[in-house]
Amino acid sequence: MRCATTAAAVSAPSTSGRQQAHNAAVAPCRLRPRQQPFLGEASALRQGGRSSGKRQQRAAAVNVAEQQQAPAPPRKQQGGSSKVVKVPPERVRNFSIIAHIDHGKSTLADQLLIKTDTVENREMQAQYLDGMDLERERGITIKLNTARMKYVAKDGQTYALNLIDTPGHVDFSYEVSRSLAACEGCLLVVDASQGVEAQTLANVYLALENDLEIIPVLNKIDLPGADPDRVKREIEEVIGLDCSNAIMASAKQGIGIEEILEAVVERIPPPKDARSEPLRALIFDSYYDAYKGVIVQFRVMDGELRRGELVKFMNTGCEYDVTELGVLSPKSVEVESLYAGEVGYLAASIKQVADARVGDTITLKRQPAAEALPGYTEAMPMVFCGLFPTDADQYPELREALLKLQLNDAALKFEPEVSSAMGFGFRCGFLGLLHMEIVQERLEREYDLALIATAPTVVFKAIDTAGKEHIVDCPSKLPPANRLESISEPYVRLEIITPKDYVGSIMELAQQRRGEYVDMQYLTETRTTLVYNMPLAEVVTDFFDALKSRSRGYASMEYSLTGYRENDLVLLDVKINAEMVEPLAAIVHRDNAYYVGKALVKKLKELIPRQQFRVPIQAAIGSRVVASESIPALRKDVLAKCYGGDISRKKKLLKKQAAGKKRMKSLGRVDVPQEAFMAVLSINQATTSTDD
Ligand SMILES: Nc1nc2c(ncn2[C@@H]2O[C@H](COP(=O)(O)OP(=O)(O)OP(=O)(O)O)[C@@H](O)[C@H]2O)c(=O)[nH]1
Repeated sequence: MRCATTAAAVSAPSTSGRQQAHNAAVAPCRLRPRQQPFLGEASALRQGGRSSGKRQQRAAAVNVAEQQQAPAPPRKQQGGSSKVVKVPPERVRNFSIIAHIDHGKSTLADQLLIKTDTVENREMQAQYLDGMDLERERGITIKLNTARMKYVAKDGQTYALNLIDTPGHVDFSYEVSRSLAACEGCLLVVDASQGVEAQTLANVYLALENDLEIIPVLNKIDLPGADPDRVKREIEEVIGLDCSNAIMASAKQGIGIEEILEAVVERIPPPKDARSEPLRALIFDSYYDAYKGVIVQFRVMDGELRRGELVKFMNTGCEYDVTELGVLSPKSVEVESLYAGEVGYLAASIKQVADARVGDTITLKRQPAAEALPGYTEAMPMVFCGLFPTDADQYPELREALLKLQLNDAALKFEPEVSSAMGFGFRCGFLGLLHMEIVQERLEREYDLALIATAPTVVFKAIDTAGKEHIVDCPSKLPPANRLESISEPYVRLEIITPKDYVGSIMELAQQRRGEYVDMQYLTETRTTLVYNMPLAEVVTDFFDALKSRSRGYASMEYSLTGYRENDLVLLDVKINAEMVEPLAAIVHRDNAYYVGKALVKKLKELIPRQQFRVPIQAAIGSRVVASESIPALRKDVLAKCYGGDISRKKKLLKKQAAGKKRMKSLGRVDVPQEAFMAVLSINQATTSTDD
């Protein structure tokens, strides 16, 4: 039997739903146990999590009448000591830490902060820079984080080191590429027990594109399984990077930290001294602060910026007085000026979130630069889904929240969407399923919204009989069957790195997922790279999960879009109680439509609560029903077993029932729970394991 394949995976914000969506994330992401909730809770209070957000809003100093106030991301802590040291450009070093996920970037960043006395010991906690609650709970870095450190090197000179810690997961690679553009060098951290993985390669390519000096660091040498010599050879053979002066380190035990700092000073070039040129500063990140408006993080490329200056954002043309200028060390510390080569932030009572976009160039009004900097290539969303507020009145709040979140997440795209079943919402584009899940969770936590996410889908291209091309980022945008000529789907080049023992099993999986074999090469004696061309829709569902289970967690993968290809794809509609449920529709390959339909209706039968009447569920291609099930009518009520019982117990039962219904969306006469939107994901898993 072929495995079920579908263009649409589905998500819902329930706990199990999130977990499944996470499991289906498209690249390596091993979850670690939850960290101590210390900073999470503290920062929720400080920055206004769900409950304190409103309080902050009332206290907001900036008048943003037309906009909803929202808490700033937790990592931007206020205050801080006056540790910022002014040094000439030749003693500034800007560098990033890049690595495959979990190879120890954030732990190494912690050690650098400790060694340079940037963070006091009593304040220190694991993964210090991952200040966002979500990052701490999941143990992964989601956002780039910056920290300026003062370091007195062995040559007796004081240096200003600007560190940018980056995420490792492929869904957040846009953060990495922006970070690298602000640096002259990077530390390439490789786990000495695991070696080169898929994101190690991807990040090295990004660093090379940006012409960065790369310092290889072999981390986790304390582990019994560490084999630094083998990993060095691997880096040299696979990446072609000279490892004769690679640094042996254990971020956990603080080994090799001084050597790393010395290497940063010695090997990474200083920024070019362009202080005398007109100001050009590139915005690489920004966020919304309830008190100060938009806070912009930038790297000064040319010239000098002083507090109180009138600046102009070259792309939007907006002008603002700089009210606050500072650096993150990693707490915000105000400074009088920043010059070429330095990284910092500014506040200017910017009320409109659209005024200061990532990639824009800041210049001075009195002495403007002739040309803006090239900025960044736009992030291209891979996965789309509809986000709808459960309470229709929250639509304007959702719009404001998305605008503000977009400020802090430049890869997020959205446009309004109206659905007959779900009402008013937004069609949002993400870099992958993990990204989608994080955005949904941030919207719910940071902006106090309750949302429903519809089935995620990739972007198809359809040609109608008149020859017109339609971009289909939602199955409902497909032209009617009688006017449809063809459908094309996006393909990716998928590279898998795996120990050679699992090659057979992984090849089988790739074939089940419509993958076309391209190449296989031995990286070393024991490890292999496999290359496939595969439909993106197959990769973004649960492929990574299946890959991990077949390789016992040892394989890693990376993919890049290669183009579109016409395939025999069909629209699979779902009818519940004779009503078409648009958000459950999916575009699937014809060969798999029967299996997907059958498994989907079976799953929906399990998930949709029984009603007072019989509910038929059908999956159909056009008018042809490919699978059907029915939910028998409800016979018992929740109070039945409580006959003669205490009134408070009955109330409790009714309350429980009401709570269960709260997050359901009414579709016709049947309530469809959010879990139902996850159904297609679990179908892939179920059918794959049947195949196994
Ligand atoms: N034994 C050992 N464990 C380490 C070392 N460095 C990091 N770790 C552990 O490896 C895990 C991942 O570390 P992180 O620093 O969060 O890894 P990361 O690369 O920042 O992860 P992402 O930001 O999610 O990409 C944590 O459990 C660390 O405690 C080390 O030198 N030795």
